[in-house]
Amino acid sequence: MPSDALLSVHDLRIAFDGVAAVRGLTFDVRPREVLALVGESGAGKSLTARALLGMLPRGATTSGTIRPDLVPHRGRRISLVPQDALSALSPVHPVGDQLAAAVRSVARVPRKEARARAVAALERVGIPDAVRRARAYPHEYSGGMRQRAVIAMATINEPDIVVADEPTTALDEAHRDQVLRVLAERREAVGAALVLVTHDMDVVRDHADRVLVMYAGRLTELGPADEVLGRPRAPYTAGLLASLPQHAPPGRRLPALHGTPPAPGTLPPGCAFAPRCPLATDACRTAEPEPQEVEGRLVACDRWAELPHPATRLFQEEERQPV
Ligand SMILES: Nc1ncnc2c1ncn2[C@@H]1O[C@H](COP(=O)(O)OP(=O)(O)OP(=O)(O)O)[C@@H](O)[C@H]1O
Repeated sequence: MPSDALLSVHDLRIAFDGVAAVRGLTFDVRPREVLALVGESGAGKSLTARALLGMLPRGATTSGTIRPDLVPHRGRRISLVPQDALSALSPVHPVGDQLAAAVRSVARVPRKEARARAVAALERVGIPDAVRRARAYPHEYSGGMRQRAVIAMATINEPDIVVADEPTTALDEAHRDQVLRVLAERREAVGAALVLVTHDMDVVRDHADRVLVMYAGRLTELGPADEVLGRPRAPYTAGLLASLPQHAPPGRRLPALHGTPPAPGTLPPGCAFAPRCPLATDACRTAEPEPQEVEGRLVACDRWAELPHPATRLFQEEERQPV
């Protein structure tokens, strides 16, 4: 593992009933970075994120290594901000009590002191009237407030790594930016790395240092976010970017990545993306490409040098015909 890695994942595989959902993923998490995991639904992002915390669903079998093992230190050195805040909070205890209990689970501090830290943590994530709110139950909070309380919980013990799994999916648009801002601010304040699962490329652009693009349980591209988004080297990354509205040239249809990813257990031979890839050749349909170093990043595509610039052109559709 690189000497500065907080966590190194090597050849991670996750399967259900012998069907592989994550297929040999290798990456590291570096101090204080924001590493975004992106890809369409079913790519294996959540499973990968949850594997870091030892929180995989029942029935999952795994192989590979994640070093060091932070699972025994969950809540202290590594913590989770889930999609749905309600799943992270107990409905039967006031929010302040839950935060205070989190403090006392790792440090021998008097109740009163833990309580004061809980209130301060709520204040820091912008919960108004925090003393009173600390006595309220999760169902008395709005969705945005609940998610901010979970961010307070995930950062109160100053972990090395926060894993956020689509932290704003359950929120309306108005609260999304606010929650992401609070998450970014808290992460910065406690000096944690953030592993951020998202399908939103705008979130990657605004918040990530590095991005790991996943497809069908594998690494497609991994590198600095501005470089990967600015000039993707894997056709799949280009397809994801091409589907963003801002890439629709005037008078042209929104370029699109057609089709859907294969479900685990129904993978085509060769590269799993080949059936949707305009650059695929017979060789691509025969052997699955391994990640290779390309200009300081990892790219699992043998055809990367054939990508046009801008790469989103690959998915451009013909001029819209008048009907
Ligand atoms: N509990 C489970 N039992 C069986 N298969 C599962 C289970 N959880 C996940 N999978 C399989 O693993 C695949 C990847 O799941 P994962 O939740 O990691 O995807 P994802 O990339 O996070 O997608 P999304 O953006 O929809 O959350 C799923 O498509 C599914 O086939």
